[in-house]
Amino acid sequence: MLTAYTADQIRTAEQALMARLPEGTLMQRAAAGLAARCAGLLGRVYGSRVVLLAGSGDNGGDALYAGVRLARRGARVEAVLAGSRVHEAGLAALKLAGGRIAGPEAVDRADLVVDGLVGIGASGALREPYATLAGRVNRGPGLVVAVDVPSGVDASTGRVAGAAVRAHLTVTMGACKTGLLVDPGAGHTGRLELVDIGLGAFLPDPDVAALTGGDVTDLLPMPDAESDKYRRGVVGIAAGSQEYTGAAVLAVGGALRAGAGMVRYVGTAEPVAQVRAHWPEAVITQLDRPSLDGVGRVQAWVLGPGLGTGDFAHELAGKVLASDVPVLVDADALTLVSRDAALLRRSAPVLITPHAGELARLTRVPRERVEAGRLEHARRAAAELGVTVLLKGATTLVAEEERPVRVNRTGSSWLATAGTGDVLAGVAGVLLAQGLSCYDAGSCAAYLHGLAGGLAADGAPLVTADVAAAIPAAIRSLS
Ligand SMILES: NC(=O)C1=CN([C@@H]2O[C@H](COP(=O)(O)OP(=O)(O)OC[C@H]3O[C@@H](n4cnc5c(N)ncnc54)[C@H](O)[C@@H]3O)[C@@H](O)[C@H]2O)[C@@H](O)CC1
Ligand SMILES: Nc1ncnc2c1ncn2[C@@H]1O[C@H](COP(=O)(O)OP(=O)(O)O)[C@@H](O)[C@H]1O
Ligand SMILES: [K+]
Repeated sequence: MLTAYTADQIRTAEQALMARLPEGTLMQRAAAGLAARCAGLLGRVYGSRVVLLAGSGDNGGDALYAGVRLARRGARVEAVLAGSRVHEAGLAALKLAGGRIAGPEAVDRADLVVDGLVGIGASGALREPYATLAGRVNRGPGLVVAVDVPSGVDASTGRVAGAAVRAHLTVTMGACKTGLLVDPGAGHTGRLELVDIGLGAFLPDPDVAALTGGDVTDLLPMPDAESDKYRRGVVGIAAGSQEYTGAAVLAVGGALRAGAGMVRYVGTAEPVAQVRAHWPEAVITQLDRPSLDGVGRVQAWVLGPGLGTGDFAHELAGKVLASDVPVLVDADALTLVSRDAALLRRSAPVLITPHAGELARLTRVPRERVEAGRLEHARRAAAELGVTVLLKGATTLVAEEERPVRVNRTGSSWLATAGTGDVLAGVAGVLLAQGLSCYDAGSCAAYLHGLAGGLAADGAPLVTADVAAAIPAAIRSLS
């Protein structure tokens, strides 16, 4: 599990650790790790042009001391002093090692820029001259290494309120910061590397966490000699309509590929014909009226992909949500519950799977505010609605009250194509039917779906059916 923390949590832990160590020890550990990562990225240090952007705090100190180490290995190091103050001891050490002070134009000729403008001490949008410098770095020719956090990204939330450095590599000190995992900050972070400065024992429970392949392996139910189709998880899928038949096919496909013991599909004539044609394995009930009579027992429901939002869909949603098993609420069903909040009043678990626009509609907040503050809005919706929220996006979040928000780090931008969310709903629905909690089912499904998306795309466009088809390969790749 990769765990991450807010700036306040990190600062408290650092203070506890610092109290036991001689002054300056942590900064030297940070600088040594940073210099080693910079050298690794450069390949050849000797003769390379390294530009340090030094802000007025300890983030600038880290950059200056890393510059000392690179200068000693033969790099031509220049420091742009951006703040009203500078870490004096760091600057003196850099000068002794042969480093020089330069103007902002040094950025335009750098092989590597070290962003030490601000770290966890930042507040609000970058002020000048930092904001202009960040833009210059992003346009410049050099590789960009962010110290601790890309400047302009809020370390605690991932918010980006104005200009912000876009790093190729972020070298973070002691423990990962929440803002490096959550968008839009995650999109500025590049590759992420952690320098161990001895903080581990002083860290509290994490603010957010990301599953690794090993975690998913441990959580994923696997069949054994005792298994039969009922114990492998029977998932009900209420999806599709005359207009949207494909959503039903994709959701059923996601569920079958993720290892359902049985998929019971319910829908009207048109999607039934399509599901039957694509998936002979599915057990199908054709509905002439919105009723679940005679459908048979399921252990969880997936409700909503392509379902429509008319009276028929509304009544069917009411029947599904009146059941006593976990329900995943997606797509059109999110529209239905945003119109009729009473639908969500049930005691069995609910996992909602909105994208930012759907969450905005559900919580009556403008979409831009959800996009800018994804963590806050996912958490708030989970608390206010009393459900587990899986907020889709480039980095999907799974929020549940009183638990660290799970952040998904697998995926591919090629997943941004119609219908991939329907596959995700099917995958998560099976995991719910197999007995995983909403929190684990949502985060494991997002992990597998992202992995499958990467395998299906392999650097080129995918069609959504490929994502479902790649789910078994994603599961196989875990072991
Ligand atoms: N405290 C410690 O033990 C350690 C700290 N480390 C480094 O120290 C950093 C934190 O250092 P500081 O607490 O000095 O804080 P920072 O260096 O992150 O920033 C503080 C400075 O930035 C200015 N500033 C804040 N917001 C700004 C904005 N929006 N625009 C422009 N200027 C702004 C402030 O006026 C202040 O001078 C960490 O991110 C990490 O890089 C590491 O060396 C590891 C050990
Ligand atoms: N830029 C992106 N990078 C990675 N994954 C993405 C990106 N955009 C969307 N996704 C993923 O693709 C899926 C899209 O789902 P959704 O928005 O419900 O679309 P649809 O309703 O067409 O199925 C989600 O799993 C989401 O996390
Ligand atoms: K920084």
